[in-house]
Amino acid sequence: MTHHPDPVTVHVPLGDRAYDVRIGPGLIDRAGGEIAPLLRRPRVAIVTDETVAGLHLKRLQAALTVQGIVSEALVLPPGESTKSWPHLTATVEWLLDQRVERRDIVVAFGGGVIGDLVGFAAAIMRRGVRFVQIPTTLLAQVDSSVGGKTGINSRHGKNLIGAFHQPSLVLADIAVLDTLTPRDFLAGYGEVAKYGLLGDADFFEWLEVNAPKLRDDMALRQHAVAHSVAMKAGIVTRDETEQGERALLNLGHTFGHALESATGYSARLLHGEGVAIGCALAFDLSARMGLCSQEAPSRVLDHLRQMGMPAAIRDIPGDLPDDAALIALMGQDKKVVDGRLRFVLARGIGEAFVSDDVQPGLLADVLRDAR
Ligand SMILES: NC(=O)c1ccc[n+]([C@@H]2O[C@H](COP(=O)([O-])OP(=O)(O)OC[C@H]3O[C@@H](n4cnc5c(N)ncnc54)[C@H](O)[C@@H]3O)[C@@H](O)[C@H]2O)c1
Ligand SMILES: O=C(O)C(=O)C[C@@H](O)[C@H](O)[C@H](O)COP(=O)(O)O
Ligand SMILES: [Zn+2]
Repeated sequence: MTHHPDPVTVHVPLGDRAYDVRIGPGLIDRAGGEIAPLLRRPRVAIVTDETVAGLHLKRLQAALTVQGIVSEALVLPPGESTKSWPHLTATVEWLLDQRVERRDIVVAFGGGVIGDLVGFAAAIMRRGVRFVQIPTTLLAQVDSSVGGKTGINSRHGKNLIGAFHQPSLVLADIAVLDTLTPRDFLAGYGEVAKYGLLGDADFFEWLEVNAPKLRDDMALRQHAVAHSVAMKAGIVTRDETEQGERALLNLGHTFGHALESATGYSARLLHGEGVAIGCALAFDLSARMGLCSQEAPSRVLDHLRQMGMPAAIRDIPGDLPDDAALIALMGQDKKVVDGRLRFVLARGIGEAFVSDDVQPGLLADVLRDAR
C-alpha cells in the first residue's frame, strides 16, 4: 500500500454551482495550479486562523506565488468563538479593504470554523463572491468544506445565522492532518463515524476495523475521507437546501448542538465530540422507542470508546444545565417545524430517518440516564 496515493476527485454535480473536491496528500503545495484555472486575475485573499497560519500558510502562499498568484492573508484567532458577529464583520471589512471584487476568489484555509465563517462572508460581500475551501482538519475535509452550509453561531444556538453558498473548489490535502492534535483529529472522526451510522452499515463495519489506523496510514485515510465526501456529495446533490434527505447529515446534532450551546462554544466540548455523544444518544433513544435492537447503541458506544472519544454526556467536564434547559436549547434547532422537535433516529446501523414522533418522557429518560 502506498503512503503517497494520487489525489482522487469527487464531483458535486450541482448544475451551475457544480465543483470538484480534490482529496490527496500534497495538495497545498499544488494549490496554485489547482486554483489558477478559476481566477480572472492572479490574486486571492486568504482567511485562516493563527494555528494554521503558523504551521502551513507560508507553504500555501509559496505554492500560489510559483503560479504568479499574489495573495494577502487575514489571520483570525482559533476556536469556535471565532464563528461570531465580530469576526464576521472584521472578515467582510478586511475583504473590502483588500478590494476583493465580484469575480475574485476568497480562500478559506483552516478547519470548519474558518470554512463556515469565510464561506458566509463570501456569500454576503458584494452579494456573493466565489470561494475555495482548503480544509485543514479531518472534520472540515469530510464534512464542513462540502455542501455549502456556511454561517456563524448566535447566543440562541449553533449556526443560526448563515446562508447556503457552495464553494467553487475544495482542496483536501490529507497530509496536512498530520499536524492536528490527537483531540482535534478524533473530534473530526465523530463526523466520519456519523456517515456509517446514518446510511452505510458496510462503511461503519470498515471503520470498526480500520479507524484506529487512520492517523498513520495515508491510503486508509484517503479512503475514509473520499468515501465520506462521496456520501455527502450524493445527499447534497439530491437535496441541496435540506428540504428532506439532507437532514440525515444532522444525525447526533440535535443533542450535540444543544450541548455545544450549553458549554458556551468552548473547548469543553468540540463540535465533533458533541456529534459523537449525540449519535450515541440518538441510537439510545431509537432503541428505547423500539425502532432498533439494543445491540445497535451498544455497538456505537463500544466503537466510540475504542477510538478514545467522549461518548456520553458524563464525559463532558464541568457542570451542565439541567435536562429541561437542554431540551429548551434543542427548541432552536433548524429542523423544528411548528415548534415541534424533529430528531434523526435509526432503525439500525446505517438506517437513519427523520422523526417528529418522540415522546418527551423518553427524551427526558435518555438525558437523565446519560448523566
Ligand atoms: N458547514 C458544515 O456543513 C459543517 C459541517 C460540520 C461542522 N461544521 C462546523 O465546523 C466547526 C468545527 O470545525 P473543526 O472541528 O475543523 O474546528 P476548528 O476549525 O476550530 O479547528 C479545530 C482546531 O484545529 C486547529 N487546526 C486546524 N487545522 C490544523 C492543522 N492542520 N494542524 C494543526 N491544527 C489545526 C484549529 O486552529 C483549531 O484550533 C463547527 O463550528 C461546526 O459547526 C460545519
Ligand atoms: O451539511 C449538512 O447538512 C450537515 O448537517 C452537516 C453537519 O455536520 C454540520 O454540523 C452542519 O453545520 C449542521 O447543520 P445545521 O443546519 O444543523 O446547523
Ligand atoms: Zn456537524
